[in-house]
Amino acid sequence: MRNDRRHPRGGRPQRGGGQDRPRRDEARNAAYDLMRAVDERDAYANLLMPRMLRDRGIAGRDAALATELAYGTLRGLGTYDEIIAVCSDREPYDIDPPVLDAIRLGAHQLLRTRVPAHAAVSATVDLVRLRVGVGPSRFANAILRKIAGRELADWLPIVAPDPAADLVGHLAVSYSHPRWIVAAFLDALGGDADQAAALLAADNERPKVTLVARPGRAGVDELLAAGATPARYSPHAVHLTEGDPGGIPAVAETRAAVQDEASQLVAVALTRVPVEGGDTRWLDLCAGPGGKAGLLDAIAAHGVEGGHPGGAHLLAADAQYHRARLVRQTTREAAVVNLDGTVPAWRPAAFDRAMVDAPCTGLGALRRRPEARWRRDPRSIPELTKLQRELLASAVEAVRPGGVVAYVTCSPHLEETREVVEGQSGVEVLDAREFLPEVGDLGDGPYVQFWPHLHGTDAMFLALLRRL
Ligand SMILES: C[S@@+](CC[C@H](N)C(=O)[O-])C[C@H]1O[C@@H](n2cnc3c(N)ncnc32)[C@H](O)[C@@H]1O
Repeated sequence: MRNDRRHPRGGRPQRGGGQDRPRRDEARNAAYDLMRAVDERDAYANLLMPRMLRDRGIAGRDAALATELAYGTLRGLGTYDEIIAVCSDREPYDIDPPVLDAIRLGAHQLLRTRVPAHAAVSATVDLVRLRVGVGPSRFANAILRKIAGRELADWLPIVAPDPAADLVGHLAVSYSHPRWIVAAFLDALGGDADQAAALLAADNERPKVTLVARPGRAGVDELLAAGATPARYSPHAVHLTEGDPGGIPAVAETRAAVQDEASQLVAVALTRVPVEGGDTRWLDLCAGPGGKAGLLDAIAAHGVEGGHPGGAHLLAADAQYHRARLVRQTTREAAVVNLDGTVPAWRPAAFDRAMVDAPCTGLGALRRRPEARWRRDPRSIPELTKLQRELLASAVEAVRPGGVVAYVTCSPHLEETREVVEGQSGVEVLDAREFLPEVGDLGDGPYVQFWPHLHGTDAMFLALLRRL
């Protein structure tokens, strides 16, 4: 790794080297290497970590510890950096990044785990000595000892702004999120600080693994028999509390899949809206990698008990070739095309129902990727909202009068949600809550906004529009 090249160990014997090292250090080294890969190579933590653990033969409790340390540190580093700044004569951005990452890892152990303070400090100092050098290890030692002097609850009033003076700053530091994301969440929650705090706290938890049983292909009962537990809302959902989803035959055979419950419900809601006349031609305009298309395709083909009778056919489109290919793997009956949905290849009014699951900031799924919140950029919003408007307009034109469009984002940001929908002409906005009667706490309507802290789902937005 670049870190090793920048700080060559020059053949110096490693203290306690190789096999004598306590097993826990394997976990810390893996967590540290993951953080460096995220920083240096823009690695995705949730993709790299399983591979790294497998390659190094780290399993069981060590694997769980490595994952918890790395993911927890990546999530919490906004808070930890504020504390490090108070304990250091340098600002975090002036600290050599490999040293800073190790100190963050130590801070996480001290402030949010049950690792005894002396072990957290000495293991981190050893890590810095071995991986960076003796001088930096002394620097890390001095900072970590100061951090260890207080509990997190005692640090927060010192480092977080007074909420009365700066609510956004207070929440941003206390719950380790960028300020602009906190501001966007507060706006979407009508300024409710308690709700925002609960949402930010939920973002810091790992989400449950949720599976979808694709109707006509797998049943919830089959998944329950394979060890899953019932989910809360979706008639097609179960939770998997342990084990590899790929080990379940229905998942391996793409009859079932990993899919958040809100992702299932927005697709289900689209299929529940009554339409007069023909109802056989469905469109998914932004289908890749195919989560919602997989469910829509199954409902279109087989129907669901008490819901849509089936007998419809899905056309699934995506602008990216490789994502369109993934849609082909998740669907059975659908036609899949690789095209730009803003330049449609069909005549107007060709469809009865359309799904627009638009590209967005993904602020509703931050809990899924520990580093995601630090990578998102508010400067992407104008370009995204322009594309969202174009895709929604294209979908509205694609359905016939009386047909229905679902506009969906995995973001609660008002510019990506309400403001896009409210700019669309030629439609009646339906009260989307009516089509999800099994779900509570959906707000004042007419839109549906799911929340991690209320529903245990991603913060997915749904608008249902009938073409006039
Ligand atoms: C939020 S993702 C869709 C997720 C998908 N519906 C699912 O449930 O798995 C947005 C998708 O829109 C696609 N996309 C972006 N611009 C597009 C365009 N102009 N036309 C069609 N698809 C587009 C992206 O490639 C991406 O796959």
